[in-house]
Amino acid sequence: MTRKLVLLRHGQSQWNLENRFTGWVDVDITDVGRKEAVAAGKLMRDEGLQFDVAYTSVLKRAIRTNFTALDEMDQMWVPVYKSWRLNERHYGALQGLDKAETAAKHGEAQVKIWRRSYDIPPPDMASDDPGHPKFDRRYAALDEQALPATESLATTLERVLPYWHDAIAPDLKAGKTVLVTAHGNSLRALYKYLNKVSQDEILEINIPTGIPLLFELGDDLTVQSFRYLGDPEAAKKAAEAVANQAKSKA
Ligand SMILES: O=C(O)[C@@H](CO)OP(=O)(O)O
Repeated sequence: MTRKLVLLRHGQSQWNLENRFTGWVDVDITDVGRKEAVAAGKLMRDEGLQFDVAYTSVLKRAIRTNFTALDEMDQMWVPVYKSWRLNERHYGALQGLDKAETAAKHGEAQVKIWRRSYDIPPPDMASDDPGHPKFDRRYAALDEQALPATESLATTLERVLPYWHDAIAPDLKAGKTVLVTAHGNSLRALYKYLNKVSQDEILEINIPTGIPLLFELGDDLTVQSFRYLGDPEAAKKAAEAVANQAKSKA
């Protein structure tokens, strides 16, 4: 039996628009982002997808995108589970900074390492920074040690994977069709795991906003196929635009 999984990155957020590092900051989607979420819902509806369950993060850009896409599909009744484990990668001290200005200051090569290397995290957020997750009520039930002050893709994958194994994979194995609406880097982590992408190759993988990525999986959840819904050229161009966000304008 073929199982279906869709990975959907949230629609354009206010800080995507402003080209700022976002991470765990709870920024909403823009009007363009809402339109992208509606368009994602249309693509999934046209594909005939009937979800049994949806998963998202505890950040409103993903929550609203998930809700909007399911609304467009007339599948708002689908159970939705939220977990901090699907949050964006924590961007440490870079959160809030302009990506192009950061590249002008530290060099594009350094910023590419912070953005896309597998295991080199950006500098830590200060522990007394009011934006630190330990001061945020939504994480109050978690052990403070589990709360990151920065994350690499590797440590993001380490916290995404237990949720994959405990919640998402069992649903897929039970034959459910699953939607995961999350973030550029938490989805890159899942993409790396599912497609067994090497640490070097993952550097060049970028996930565009609001374009559903449909995986067909075998019984043991090995990937049989995967593709972006809609125009493949549009998805390719949108992924390239993400890669270019941290080009210095200087
Ligand atoms: O700012 C962020 O949190 C992410 C996703 O928007 O950015 P990047 O693509 O630079 O990793």
